[in-house]
Amino acid sequence: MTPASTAPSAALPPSAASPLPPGTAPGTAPALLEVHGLAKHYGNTPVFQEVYLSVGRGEVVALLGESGVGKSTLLNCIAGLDQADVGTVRIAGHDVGGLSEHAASLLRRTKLGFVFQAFHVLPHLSVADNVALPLLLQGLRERDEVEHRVRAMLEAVGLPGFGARQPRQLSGGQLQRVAIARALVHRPALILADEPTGNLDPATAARILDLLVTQARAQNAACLIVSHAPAATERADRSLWLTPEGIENLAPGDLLRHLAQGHGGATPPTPPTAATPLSPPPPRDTTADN
Ligand SMILES: Nc1ncnc2c1ncn2[C@@H]1O[C@H](COP(=O)(O)OP(=O)(O)OP(=O)(O)O)[C@@H](O)[C@H]1O
Repeated sequence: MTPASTAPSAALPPSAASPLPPGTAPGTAPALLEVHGLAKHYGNTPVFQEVYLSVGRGEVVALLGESGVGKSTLLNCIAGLDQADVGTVRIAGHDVGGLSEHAASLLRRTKLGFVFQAFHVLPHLSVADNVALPLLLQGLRERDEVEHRVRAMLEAVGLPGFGARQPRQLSGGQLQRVAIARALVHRPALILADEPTGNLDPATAARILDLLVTQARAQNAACLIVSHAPAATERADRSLWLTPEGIENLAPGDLLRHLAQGHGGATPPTPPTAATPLSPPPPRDTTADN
């Protein structure tokens, strides 16, 4: 990303002698995702600055932070869907900001998988056709091969035999399984997940996070998950906390402290009292794991 003339000066890179900046993957091999000195304003309003972040192949990193601090904006900047003011994003060695529109789109189609809170499963396509989309966009035309990979992916996410179903026939957890299958079917190098469990009940959310993390590791993909769910930090290799000033490494005790202060957009669980009786459990879809 090229520094804009009106933007603040680029953040100085950490000196070679200094310890690794917070957010950096351990190890000496180049990380799959490298974010270097990223800063973003909307108009005159700064969102974040001095973001250094890296994620290695096969590594799962959880990204947390207060509501409105810029987590989704950061994911969009990483994916090249939004433009940072200064700093660079490298994915598998490619400088995302230096790519043409066409090359950036190709990089997204081949190297990236996205999972969103609202699923974004296309309602007029069958489950199988939704999952096949990334393969078709990559130009895979061999029908048997597409069907084989879609079937294998649906089995991997716990939805064998669901290919002919329509999205309206699925529960929220099942829709997110379809979205995960679609995000992974083309074996992306980097998976970006933005609040993937935000619309799910806690038990389903935990199962979906398990699935996403397990599948990402099975494919040796780098995985960056924005999530307020403590379950995400429990499953991640590292957790990071985004602030307007940059990124901090987050230890488990730090998360509890942030939540206790009311930060992070998540509500710590409240024990039931006489005034807040337990509600009955939601009806469960017994036809398939949700
Ligand atoms: N296109 C835009 N134009 C102007 N301001 C924007 C735009 N998109 C986001 N913002 C602002 O940028 C800030 C960061 O938004 P963002 O959605 O990235 O935060 P977030 O940390 O993901 O929030 P949440 O956890 O609530 O989803 C917010 O103050 C938001 O209002």
